[in-house]
Amino acid sequence: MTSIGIFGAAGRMGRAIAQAATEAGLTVAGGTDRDGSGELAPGVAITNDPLALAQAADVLIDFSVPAALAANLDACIAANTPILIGTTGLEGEHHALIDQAATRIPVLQTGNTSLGVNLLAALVEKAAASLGDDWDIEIVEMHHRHKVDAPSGTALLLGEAAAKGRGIALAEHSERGRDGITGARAKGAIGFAALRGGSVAGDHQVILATEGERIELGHRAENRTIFARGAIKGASWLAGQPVGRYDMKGVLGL
Ligand SMILES: NC(=O)C1=CN([C@@H]2O[C@H](COP(=O)(O)OP(=O)(O)OC[C@H]3O[C@@H](n4cnc5c(N)ncnc54)[C@H](OP(=O)(O)O)[C@@H]3O)[C@@H](O)[C@H]2O)C=CC1
Ligand SMILES: O=C(O)C1=N[C@H](C(=O)O)C[C@H](O)C1
Repeated sequence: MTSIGIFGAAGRMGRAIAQAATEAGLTVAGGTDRDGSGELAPGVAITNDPLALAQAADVLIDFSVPAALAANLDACIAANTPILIGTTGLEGEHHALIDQAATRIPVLQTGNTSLGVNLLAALVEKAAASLGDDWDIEIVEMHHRHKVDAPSGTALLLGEAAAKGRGIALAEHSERGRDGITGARAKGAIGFAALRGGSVAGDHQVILATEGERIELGHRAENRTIFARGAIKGASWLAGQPVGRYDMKGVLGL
């Protein structure tokens, strides 16, 4: 039976993942948190020792904070344990660390573990590939009031899909946080807008707009269970993969 370890175990997602693992019949080896105290379930300890957890589990799931990523990756490399990373707010330096780790162990990184969002990304890629750059692409997301990063990891994932479809680099064409006299929209830009409020689990909309018509493709998460179940499915799949970097497409057969 696969044994799962959870980095960020006491958080909203950490607890949802522990529950989904138990429902799927998997063992939860334990978890880490910033403080490293308490229990995830009766007899399942939360510590602040990523190496001990990586040694105790068959596969790790990280839904914590970007600042914890380097130590979590080091622990997984030292223990030779695969890791699924769902933490968002990652910068270029974090992706470089993930690329390095993926030369030593299996690593799956994704801004969204749900089937629906990953299918949406495939649809967005297809739409962007089919339409010229006289179609403006805008990505709007809304999340709960506690979310600390923007744009969401999912919005960036969808932006990457749109850029791939269009054959461009997202970093060179993204427009974030318009305010004041911004000037007219740059042709070929991919725009992002982030809303925060209440308890929204995760809403994403990709708008493709041209003169006289627009297409809207979207996804609404009604709760965190879809992310937690997707993380369990992804981690179970990853435990059987060779060294390398993966996303959810292989897991979901997309
Ligand atoms: N990929 C996906 O499908 C999804 C990704 N996410 C992402 O997952 C992440 C977590 O989200 P959520 O659970 O809502 O956030 P929470 O703030 O509820 O949980 C994050 C947890 O990480 C803990 N933490 C902080 N520092 C460390 C550390 N050094 N080691 C281990 N744990 C640490 C925090 O502890 P403390 O509170 O004490 O600081 C907290 O318990 C976010 O980046 C979010 O965007 C969320 C949903 C789906
Ligand atoms: O912080 C969240 O809650 C979520 N984060 C992920 C993101 O940044 O896209 C995934 C999901 O939308 C929920």
